[in-house]
Amino acid sequence: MSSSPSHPHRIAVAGASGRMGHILIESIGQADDCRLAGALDLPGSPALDADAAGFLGRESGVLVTDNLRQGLQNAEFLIDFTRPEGTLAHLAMCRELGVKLVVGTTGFSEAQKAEFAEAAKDIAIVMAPNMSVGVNVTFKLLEMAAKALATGYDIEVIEAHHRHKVDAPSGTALKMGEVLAEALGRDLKACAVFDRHGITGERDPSSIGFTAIRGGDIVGDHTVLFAGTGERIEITHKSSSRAGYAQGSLRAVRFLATQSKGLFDMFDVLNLR
Ligand SMILES: NC(=O)C1=CN([C@@H]2O[C@H](COP(=O)(O)OP(=O)(O)OC[C@H]3O[C@@H](n4cnc5c(N)ncnc54)[C@H](OP(=O)(O)O)[C@@H]3O)[C@@H](O)[C@H]2O)C=CC1
Ligand SMILES: O=C(O)C1=N[C@H](C(=O)O)C[C@H](O)C1
Repeated sequence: MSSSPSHPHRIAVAGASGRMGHILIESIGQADDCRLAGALDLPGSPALDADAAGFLGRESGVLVTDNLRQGLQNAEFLIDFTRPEGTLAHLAMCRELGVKLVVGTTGFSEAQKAEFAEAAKDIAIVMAPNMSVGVNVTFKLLEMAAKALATGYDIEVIEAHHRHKVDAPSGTALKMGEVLAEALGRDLKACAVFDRHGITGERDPSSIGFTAIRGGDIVGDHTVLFAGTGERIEITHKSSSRAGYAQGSLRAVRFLATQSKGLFDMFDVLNLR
């Protein structure tokens, strides 16, 4: 169904008291075509039973719950930025209830990722390690740069995030690695180097290295370095606010409103494929 201010997209948010949960609830409240329809958090969360928009000093009429079925009963969409085990529990309930899903959570294993492809036989899902327009355009720039710099340039992916981030390298850095490896005809699993210490030996020219920095309140910086002889090229994206991730998530909701099932990413949403 197409939305309008009188028939807005009804969206539940998982991880309602998290960093992304808060900016999502704020952004939904500001969007004419969206309405908060549910808010989920973990058992024991201090946010339970409180109004989901209470942290903004206003009322949404939606109480935070740890009961998935109850939290999703009025929702057409769930936006999930939590942890892999939480997202998979939400996925199962969304599949049962026919709720469409936007997944921003990172840190999934390959086996866990396969569960989304299976569920997408029944429901529509957008899953992406980075919802911002800028990062997704950066992926395209990387593809072009990697093809043009295929020989003679060593490739390193460097990312920096806040001290609370639990997974490394970031989902975005890993996706950058996949984009680079595919453009170069390499297998990322075989060429990725995540750790260097001690006597490492000289650099394998076919490797793609990853460095993860954690500190303070850095929202999310990603640089891909192409280091040649006598020159270096750096392609960098920096997020200075989480608002871009939230706006991208709402674009994903609007895209999902036009789909009945299938697994999509932000290239589909942004028409970048
Ligand atoms: N795709 C993208 O564009 C982006 C992705 N992310 C990813 O989103 C995820 C969340 O990031 P962020 O908001 O910073 O994290 P936070 O830790 O701030 O928030 C996570 C939220 O999820 C809840 N939660 C934790 N574990 C579970 C679980 N097992 N089941 C259900 N809920 C759970 C937390 O509850 P409690 O507080 O009670 O523990 C909290 O409300 C990360 O994987 C991050 O990498 C982040 C930004 C952008
Ligand atoms: O945890 C974060 O904060 C972020 N996580 C995502 C990732 O792992 O790539 C996206 C963004 O970098 C912020």
